[in-house]
Amino acid sequence: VVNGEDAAPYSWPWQISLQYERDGTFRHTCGGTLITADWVMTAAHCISSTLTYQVVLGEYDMAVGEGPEQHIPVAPADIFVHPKWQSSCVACGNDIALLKLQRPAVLNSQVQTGQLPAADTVLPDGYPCYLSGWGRLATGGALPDRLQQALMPVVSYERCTQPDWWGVLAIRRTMICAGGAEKAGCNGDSGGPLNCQAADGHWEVHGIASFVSALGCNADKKPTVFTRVSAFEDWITESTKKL
Ligand SMILES: CC(C)C[C@H](NC(=O)C(F)(F)F)C(=O)N[N@@+](C)(CC(=O)Nc1ccc(C(C)C)cc1)Cc1ccccc1
Repeated sequence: VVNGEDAAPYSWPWQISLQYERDGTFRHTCGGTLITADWVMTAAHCISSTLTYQVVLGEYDMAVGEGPEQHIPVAPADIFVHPKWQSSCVACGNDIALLKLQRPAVLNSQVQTGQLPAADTVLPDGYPCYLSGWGRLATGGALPDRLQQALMPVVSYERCTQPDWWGVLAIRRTMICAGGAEKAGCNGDSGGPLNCQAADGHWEVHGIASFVSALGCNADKKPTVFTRVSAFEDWITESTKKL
């Protein structure tokens, strides 16, 4: 997260760290959201069929074993990438994947499920949301130890598809743009949640961090682009109920 701040510990208790194994140790690669005790939602582009993954819940400072962490493996057969995802066409959208945990997470004050919005909800321009994640603190910059967050207002489809913004070829109605030239997601935030507070005060996960400009994470008129969760509720429900 570029130009964010340390989140309060465990203030986004549905935030997970997706980690893959290399040389005998697991490394953070993406964020994600716990949506039921045994299902995690992340970005399809985070998944490589050749890697072994685990999900870490109850994480805050990656450099310190603080106690609430739960490390749960994910079997390759339990990873479901959206059938319409094309890694050769990020602009086509469908950057969403579901992972079934090998055992259910223990839910407590540091580990909670995130709520999904009502199907087809589209937030208005300027609606205040927060991105959370352990991605780079600047383009090509360092990775943080502690979970970061940044207030990133929604940018409407009409504004985000302007030719000097992302334009109509990069943005679909199944995406959400949010943030601006100052605050942005960056490598490592992929798959993580865009957290937006409903009128009655509860939080909902409206987006899954998908892409930023290759010219720089926080580039002018290139807000961070998220998969719009409310456009995939049927697939999520059918996938998590079926199994
Ligand atoms: C599959 C990619 C798109 C996922 C990756 N996503 C992220 O970093 C995220 F924002 F989600 F945290 C990304 O944007 N990767 N980049 C490599 C940029 C990238 O690939 N961006 C991009 C943008 C648009 C498109 C399509 C829509 C034209 C494809 C790729 C990050 C980057 C940013 C600045 C400097 C160096 C690297």
